[in-house]
Amino acid sequence: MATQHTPAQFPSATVLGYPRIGRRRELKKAVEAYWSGASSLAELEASAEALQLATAARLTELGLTDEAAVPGTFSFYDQVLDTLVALGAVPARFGTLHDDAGRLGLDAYFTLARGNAEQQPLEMTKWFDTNYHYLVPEIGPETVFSLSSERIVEEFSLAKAHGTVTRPYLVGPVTLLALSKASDGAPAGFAPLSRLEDVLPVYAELLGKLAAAGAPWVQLDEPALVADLDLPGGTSAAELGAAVERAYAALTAPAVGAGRPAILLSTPYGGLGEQTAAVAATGAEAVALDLFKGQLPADLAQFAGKTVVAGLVDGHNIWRNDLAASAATLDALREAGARHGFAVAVATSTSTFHVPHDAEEETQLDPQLRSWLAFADQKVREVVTLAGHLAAPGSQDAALAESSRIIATRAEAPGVRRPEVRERTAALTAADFSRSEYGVRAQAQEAVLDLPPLPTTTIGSFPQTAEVRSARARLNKGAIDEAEYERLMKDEIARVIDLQEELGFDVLVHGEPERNDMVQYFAEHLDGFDVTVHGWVQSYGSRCTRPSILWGDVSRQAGASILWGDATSAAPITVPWAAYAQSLTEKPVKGMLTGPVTILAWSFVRDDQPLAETANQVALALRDEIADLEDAGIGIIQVDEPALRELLPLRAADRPAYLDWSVNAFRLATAGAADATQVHTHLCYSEFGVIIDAIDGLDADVTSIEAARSRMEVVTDLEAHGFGRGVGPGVYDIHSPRVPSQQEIEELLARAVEHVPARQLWVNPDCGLKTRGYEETEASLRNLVEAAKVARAALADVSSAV
Ligand code: MET
Ligand SMILES: [Zn+2]
Repeated sequence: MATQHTPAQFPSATVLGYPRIGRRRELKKAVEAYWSGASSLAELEASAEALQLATAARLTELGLTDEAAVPGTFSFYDQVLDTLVALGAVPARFGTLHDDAGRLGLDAYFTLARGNAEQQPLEMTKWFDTNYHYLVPEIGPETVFSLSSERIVEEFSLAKAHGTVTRPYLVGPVTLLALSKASDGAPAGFAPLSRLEDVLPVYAELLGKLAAAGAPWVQLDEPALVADLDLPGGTSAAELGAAVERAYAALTAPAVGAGRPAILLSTPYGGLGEQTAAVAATGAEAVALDLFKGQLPADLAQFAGKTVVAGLVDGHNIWRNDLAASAATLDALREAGARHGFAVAVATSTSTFHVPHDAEEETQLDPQLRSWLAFADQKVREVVTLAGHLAAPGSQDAALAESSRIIATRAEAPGVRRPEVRERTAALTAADFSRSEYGVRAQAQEAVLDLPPLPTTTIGSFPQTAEVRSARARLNKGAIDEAEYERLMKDEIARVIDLQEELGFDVLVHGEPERNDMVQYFAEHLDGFDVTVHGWVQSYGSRCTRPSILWGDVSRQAGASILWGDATSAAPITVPWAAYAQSLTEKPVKGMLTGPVTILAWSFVRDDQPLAETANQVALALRDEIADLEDAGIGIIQVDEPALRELLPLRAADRPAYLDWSVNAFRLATAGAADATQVHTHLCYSEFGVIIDAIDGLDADVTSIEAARSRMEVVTDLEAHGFGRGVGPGVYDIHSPRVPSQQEIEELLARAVEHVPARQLWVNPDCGLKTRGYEETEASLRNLVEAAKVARAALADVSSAV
């Protein structure tokens, strides 16, 4: 008998990850109870264990029965944080978080995620092209790597003791470092990836422990390989490829079984492109390819000796898989595998934690719509069916045919393709996307608006008080009627208007109390959308969102379901609230809409037509709303596009086309506005340089952006670019309860004035105030208005001295 240990076969069907927040958000509740002191660490651990075991049982029940088919993707907060804590890579600024035994416990873990009295938490950034945010490791020459948590080994052993052999998950070493930023103390130009050789021994040690605990497989996730990233230290794509080679040469050196588990190298979120060869050349026993977004590599011979895990079922959106098409790809792969000597297995393209648990729970949805959906549990069944086909062609033909039949019903179903919507988009001409020249508009606006220099405003939402949220909950439960709800919201609007008058703002807002969420609110008032009841997905940490489903042609609803709706014609959505607010004040009230790109980015969007087409439909609905706002006497309208950057494709080659349609959709929404109507937009992220041309292309009269946290860095980008229209770089970081002092805001404004002509500048916070409390908000806004007055006086002195 051969003494060499051959790796266990890769499971025939798997998912790359599964939602970890729980079907009823059990983890959110458990973690938040612990944070608030309402429960003990032991109680939190017990809830987490119960959740892990329930997940393993559920996945097994759904058909992931092979050894290592159930992914070990539980996390208390974030998978990047899990990996970084295992490696012990605590930034020096936190001091000592390790205990005497050199371990990082859960409290240390949460400190990194949430900060403490002295230290800001690790920064949060979007995970690839998703709406999930991970915590950014800070790596420098000083970072010490040492195995500091064996939680993933313990999680493996827990599941094993209860009968499930899972496949533990780690963010791979190349991706971990590629997504890191240089620590505060690192020299200029430092590349975190230069520490690769120092993290590998810790990964190797951890893999050794997993093997010793009996894990046949481990999953190392390397999505950095599918993106053209702008890496710190100027690391090139070629260097990334070389890093993969070095990393996996080291990690696969020990014998499988004795020194390490077999390795699944997963590459979700897109095609590998030029990194395909580097991945194929590694000694990883299995490679997961995203075949939903990416193409089947032309040269399959390079995978000889491995298992190719075909990521055919989309982990990132909610539509039922075209099983017949996937089966055809599997047939081609099976044939190639026989020729070239590789095995084939089936998986989702990405982890399924981007989608909710179970479409079958959405019993309020139209059954036909529900039949088109596949949430995480349905996706598990899909991969199992496809694996059945792979093993025995023909055995799943009934299921394949059923999937084709159901998908075909989408094209014909009422509401999916509506002639009146399609005629409008088909008739669009270039003129529909352009307003008059900015100079002409600026003059017309000046004539009606009469604003001081450095006008003050906010981004839209005011704190959502417990009373406001409870009013909405009571309306939904039927405990109060719409008239009562309307009265409560109007009270809140009146309070917000009074407060802004008292503080001395120049352009007021109504405060958005009626909006549960800036996208869902519109989804609830547009045809073509539905909302879910249990469809929560993790956004970051314990925060979840419930994306709406955009399945059909979009237009404003006839007879809006709540308030002021007239039952026959397409009803305005925001006009009554804005008009009411305007009736209370002489100052201009800014109307507030969410832009087409953001509505798409934060919803699950139909996949049966190009995004550009869908975006234009949403844009036309917003255009109608803007016309109604103008008719109601609203002279300033803000169209928020905070997600413009988020949908930017991972591959540079795909970016121009995206920027073209996304910018055009915004222009289509806003170009119907009269010259004298001032159009604002709001974006909230600070890496502004990346898409500044696109922001310029939006052609908004005023753009507000996040700038406080980066201490106004963005004004140099604006200056370099020669940005010529109004701009409000934020002077108040609303992500923390901290109250910025008047002096600090004065300093930020002084810095802004040095780089951007004062006549273009606006004074505003970084973003909406929805998540803040009233007390800190009032104090901060007071300082903001007073600082603007001082800055204004300074400008007047300069001009009178000239
Ligand atoms: C995430 S951007 C938020 C913009 C919105 N108008 C608000 O103030 O809340
Ligand atoms: Zn914002």
